[in-house]
Amino acid sequence: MHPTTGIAAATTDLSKVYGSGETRVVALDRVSIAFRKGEFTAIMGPSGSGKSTLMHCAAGLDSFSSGSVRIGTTELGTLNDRQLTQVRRDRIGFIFQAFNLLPTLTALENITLPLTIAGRRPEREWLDRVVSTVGLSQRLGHRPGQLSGGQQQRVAVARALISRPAIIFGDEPTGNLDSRAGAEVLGFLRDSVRELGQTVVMVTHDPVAAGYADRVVFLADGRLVDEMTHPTPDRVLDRMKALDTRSRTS
Ligand SMILES: Nc1ncnc2c1ncn2[C@@H]1O[C@H](COP(=O)(O)OP(=O)(O)OP(=O)(O)O)[C@@H](O)[C@H]1O
Repeated sequence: MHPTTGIAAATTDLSKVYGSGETRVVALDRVSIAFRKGEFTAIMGPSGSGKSTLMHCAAGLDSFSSGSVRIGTTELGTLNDRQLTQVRRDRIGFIFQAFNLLPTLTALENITLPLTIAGRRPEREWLDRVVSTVGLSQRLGHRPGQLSGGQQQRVAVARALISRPAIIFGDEPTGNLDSRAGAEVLGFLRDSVRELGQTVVMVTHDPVAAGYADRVVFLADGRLVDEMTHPTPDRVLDRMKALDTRSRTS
């Protein structure tokens, strides 16, 4: 088997340094991680451990200092800006804490926007499946202002799924939601992995959110320090407490 088969995205010895001299910060220190196709991964770690930086570099939203990042077999470091924009548009889905929907467009128009921008038409069957997976069939004509926070984030999840990206990255996707709406969005993300075969990577502070993932990876001081499969909120919380103690005493 080819070694890259089954891997949606990966970093190898990825480092990111901000500033220089006295203000130099090593945000990522030789992080090597692979995200397998059809797997839901949560990235956790204390504040400042490099979670957002890892996600932004892995998603081609930010440059890195050394090492490599690939989406499928495409090395992001070899691409020019135009090619990178195309990879982000066609092969990566994004879900942010702020829902980032366009207020003047309906839910349906927001969902299909990535295709509209790329000059593609939605495949009817896939659109129906995505819309019903995220439970929005009755809300397609509503504008974001007429939807609850949870419904808006479900629109954002559907928008991320619509172009069947190789991978979806979420940065605290439930950070702005109450626990019930958050649970709903996380349930839909998990369904998109289980039922639609999507690959999802999510940064979160919340052990309950991480409990929806298949795997949790833990960062501390810019390094990958641990990983857990079949996480439960309690086990994640225990591991986080240990990391917090470690980072306070180091
Ligand atoms: N633009 C920047 N310039 C300088 N330093 C930065 C910049 N962005 C992040 N950093 C530093 O890089 C390190 C990692 O930051 P990052 O935002 O990735 O952490 P995080 O784990 O996502 O934190 P949080 O949980 O608080 O959001 C931190 O020490 C941070 O201060």
